[in-house]
Amino acid sequence: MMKDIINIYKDGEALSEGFTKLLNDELAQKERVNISLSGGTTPKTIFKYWSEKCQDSVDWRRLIFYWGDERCVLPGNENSNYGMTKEYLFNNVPAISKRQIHRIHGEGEPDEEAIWYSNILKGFVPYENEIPSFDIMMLGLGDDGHTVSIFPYQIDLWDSPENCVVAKHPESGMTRISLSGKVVNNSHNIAFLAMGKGKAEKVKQIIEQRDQFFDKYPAARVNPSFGKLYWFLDEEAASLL
Ligand SMILES: O=C1O[C@H](COP(=O)(O)O)[C@@H](O)[C@H](O)[C@H]1O
Repeated sequence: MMKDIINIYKDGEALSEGFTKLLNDELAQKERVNISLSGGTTPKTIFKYWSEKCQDSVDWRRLIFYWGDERCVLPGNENSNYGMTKEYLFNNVPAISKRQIHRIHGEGEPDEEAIWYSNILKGFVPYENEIPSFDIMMLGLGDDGHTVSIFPYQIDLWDSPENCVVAKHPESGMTRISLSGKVVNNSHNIAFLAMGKGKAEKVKQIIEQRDQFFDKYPAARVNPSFGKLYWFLDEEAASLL
């Protein structure tokens, strides 16, 4: 049975420090580390921390960056996950070069882009079990139980045979491109990152009653095929555990 590794921190800075340790542990073991980034509020805190505190304590040149999901907007749009990462991380860490960044083109035609990104994964990310396998998969947890860009009302996309799928946000109708569940679950280290009271109920339901919510929340389907599942939580997000 899967055993979650739960880390609880007093605030965003301590959480960022804890996650950086996981990153550095992977860098200590591997020549290159393929990391899939997420969008959302907690990664923003981590990217800011990396820019301000980790210029010299992480070997940035050995990281290759990908995304778990992207919103179908221009890269300069305020909703772009790539745009957020550029603003909070890439613009501030000169050691990261363009060659290390494989972004999802939110400005592209979504169906074509999903196929194109799947081919990017085929070309650059090592395969295990005939599926791309990331060293680190950063995951956000939406207040509605979504993760990557697979939302509860489209939960069947999680089981797509494709590496990448096209999804839609239930309220805004914004088109998204997302990794599918088989790619998420095929990672070596999967890390849910969540901060704030708004996440507390879903954190509790997913950690303590995952099976009951399997049909309801895509986040409850995160279940590593062979890797480890970490939670990086602040005290508020962990307050109901
Ligand atoms: O829509 C998204 O939201 C989730 C969670 O974001 P948060 O702001 O509620 O923490 C994120 O994982 C995903 O990448 C993003 O596109």
